[in-house]
Amino acid sequence: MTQKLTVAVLGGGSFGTAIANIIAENGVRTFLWMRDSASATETQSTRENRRYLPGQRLADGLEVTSDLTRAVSDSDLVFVSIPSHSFRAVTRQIAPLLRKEAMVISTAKGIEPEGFTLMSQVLEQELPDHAIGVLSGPNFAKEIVARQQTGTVVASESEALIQQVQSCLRSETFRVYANPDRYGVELGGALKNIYAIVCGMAAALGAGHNTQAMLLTRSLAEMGRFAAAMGANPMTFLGLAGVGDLILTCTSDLSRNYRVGYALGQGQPLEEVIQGLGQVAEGVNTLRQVKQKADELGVYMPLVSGLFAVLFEGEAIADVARKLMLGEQNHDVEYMGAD
Ligand SMILES: NC(=O)c1ccc[n+]([C@@H]2O[C@H](COP(=O)([O-])OP(=O)(O)OC[C@H]3O[C@@H](n4cnc5c(N)ncnc54)[C@H](O)[C@@H]3O)[C@@H](O)[C@H]2O)c1
Ligand SMILES: O=P(O)(O)OC[C@H](O)CO
Repeated sequence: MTQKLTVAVLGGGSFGTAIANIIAENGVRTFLWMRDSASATETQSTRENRRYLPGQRLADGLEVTSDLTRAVSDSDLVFVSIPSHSFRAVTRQIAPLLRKEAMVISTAKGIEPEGFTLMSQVLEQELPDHAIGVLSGPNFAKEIVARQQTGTVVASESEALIQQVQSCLRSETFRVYANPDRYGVELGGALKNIYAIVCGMAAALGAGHNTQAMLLTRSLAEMGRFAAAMGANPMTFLGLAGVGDLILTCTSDLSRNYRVGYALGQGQPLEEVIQGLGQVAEGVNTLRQVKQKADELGVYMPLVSGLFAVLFEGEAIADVARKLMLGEQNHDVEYMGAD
């Protein structure tokens, strides 16, 4: 544990609050920044994030603030836990406030439409003089704060960043593995959200264990194919930030993306489902970006195409499922790279 570090976590949703809490529990000086001052004041005084993590008492040392300058200007490490739709805007706000040596880590699992940009690439563009990294893995915020034993991955080209992140986050219940493949770790975290929607939808339609196992495995094959076409290392997807996170989100209704799929499978319209969720489900936008990129690159992604047809082209789930099963026979092979 590092006593001398100062850390800021930006974004007072479920994940930002969960990781800020671990770091503060480790005795590190920690700020949690929320843009809404009433929520920040309430969370600071009640020691509870009532909207996102109700019932969880936050570490005494955690300072919750809506003052962005106070949160980041003294910080050695800054975690950006803002959904992808607003990630760049917040990154721009902090650029002039950061210490020269500050290192910045994304925890967001989404893709910006312009240029198929992952969030650490946004950091790279907006903060070119800072070391940057990614934190990703099978990590439900709710289970982290409930002290369920959890593993995650920090990925960066900077060894110093990896060590600082490990040292401020590691605890008896939170293990932080290092991986040098930032792009692969980040891509895995974004892609799995699409398949969580598919699996939630299948569950709503009564899918059994055979179907679930097939979907999970074929999802991983698609992810690997896409990774290879994007120049990433598909082997990274065999780790926590790939198959680990895929299993987690495709099998649990703690996942917002899975819940979106489940509600769609029950026949609710997409807009209604998203409005009712009240939290971010990155998979819907990621689906749009990945479908477009797969079409551009000519990557065979039947689950992505099928989900896109259901969500945005008005196809019935049963028709898509039938087509997926009958597929083209020349695709009925199973080895990485060939299928
Ligand atoms: N919840 C999890 O278990 C979990 C785990 C790992 C990663 N993630 C990823 O972390 C990111 C954040 O997820 P979350 O679960 O905390 O989301 P959330 O929906 O719980 O909260 C999002 C937070 O971001 C804030 N926000 C949105 N736009 C903002 C803006 N323009 N300026 C300032 N704040 C803004 C909201 O006010 C809210 O506090 C997502 O990309 C998600 O995929 C979530
Ligand atoms: O609730 P979801 O679907 O955004 O998933 C949360 C995390 O990404 C799980 O690792």
